[in-house]
Amino acid sequence: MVDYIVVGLGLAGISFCEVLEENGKTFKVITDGSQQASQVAGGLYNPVILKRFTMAWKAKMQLQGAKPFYQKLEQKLGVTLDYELPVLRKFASIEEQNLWFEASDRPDLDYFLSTKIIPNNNPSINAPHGFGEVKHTGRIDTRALIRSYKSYLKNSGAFVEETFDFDALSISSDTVSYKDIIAKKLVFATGFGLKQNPYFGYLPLNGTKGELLIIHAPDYKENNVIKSSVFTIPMENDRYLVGATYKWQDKTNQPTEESKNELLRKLSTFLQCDFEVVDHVAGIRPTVVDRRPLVGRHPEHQNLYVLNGFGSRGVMIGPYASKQLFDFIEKQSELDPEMDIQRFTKKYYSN
Ligand SMILES: Cc1cc2nc3c(=O)[nH]c(=O)nc-3n(C[C@H](O)[C@H](O)[C@H](O)COP(=O)(O)OP(=O)(O)OC[C@H]3O[C@@H](n4cnc5c(N)ncnc54)[C@H](O)[C@@H]3O)c2cc1C
Repeated sequence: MVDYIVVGLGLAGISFCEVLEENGKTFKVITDGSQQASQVAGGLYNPVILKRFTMAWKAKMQLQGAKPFYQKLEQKLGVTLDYELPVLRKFASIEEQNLWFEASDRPDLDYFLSTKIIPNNNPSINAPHGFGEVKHTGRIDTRALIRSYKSYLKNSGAFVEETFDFDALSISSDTVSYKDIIAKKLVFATGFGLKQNPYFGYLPLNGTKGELLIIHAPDYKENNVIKSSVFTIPMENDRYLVGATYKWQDKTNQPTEESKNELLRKLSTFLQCDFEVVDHVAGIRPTVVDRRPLVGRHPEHQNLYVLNGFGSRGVMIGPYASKQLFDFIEKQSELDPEMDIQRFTKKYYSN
């Protein structure tokens, strides 16, 4: 008998496992490779929406919790995960510079937006109007995180690699059993895989496909994240992530020629040096109709829970939403109503 079964090992599953461990709870994780959002993510943590120069939802508070969360994981797993990198937002015009200055005066944004215009001194970039700098930002190496976390769980005997078989689940009033595992509670953290879930499939998860390129560009020599029509994010060995696309129809994890061309076209508007594409990846972001996470207890089954809907900000939302869910289950705290799935209970009964 364990306290929890956690289904899914992306950013949601990992952050929930961490809260469980911190609180001395036992658990088993069941996961497959059917969804890959966390695996392919750019991993950026940036609280500012750079299209409109506004703060993302509760982002400052989430970031304050996320930083120590990933630092602790680095120590526990013995890997580097957090690469602190400023984001330089390329200005398209003088008007945009002015909008930036206005924004940098607003509460909260003033902590993140530098009031200096950074002139471009990289000959590989075309940016005549310079950049605005976002501070306290960076990148989590999500691929390294998943790889290390998997082997950590394997070593502790808590890892089961398989597609969750709903026919093998039975639910009673105070336990759930799945094959030979008996647990007090079960949390589904399956990203876009939630669509196939007979218990939580009623939730309005849309899914937005994203694709990224990895390029090798030895002459680029850029240590900051550059945000123009696409991001370039520095990695090791002169490689950079370039992304991402947003597509609402295609729900597969297959990279497409169309998105590759779109990314290359956008990249060519500011990158002026030679480069080679060395990889191309795709995944489905678990996006929700009202752009808020999906967290909470099943309307009828008291021991089934969901942790999902992190959209395009899983790195920052994961630690926050996981702690909220744990405190809700174990300490009877109220869930943040904006992410509580109770807002869709009517939908469950009308289905
Ligand atoms: C191209 C791209 C770029 C992104 N860039 C960023 C970024 O820079 N910063 C940021 O914060 N976020 C970014 N995101 C968003 C981020 O990736 C997501 O918010 C986050 O990864 C969602 O995590 P998750 O654990 O909910 O889902 P997932 O990562 O999809 O994980 C779900 C897990 O559940 C497993 N699973 C699903 N169904 C089953 C089943 N039936 N049985 C067993 N296992 C199952 C899956 O295989 C997977 O392991 C990006 C996403 C994409 C696609």
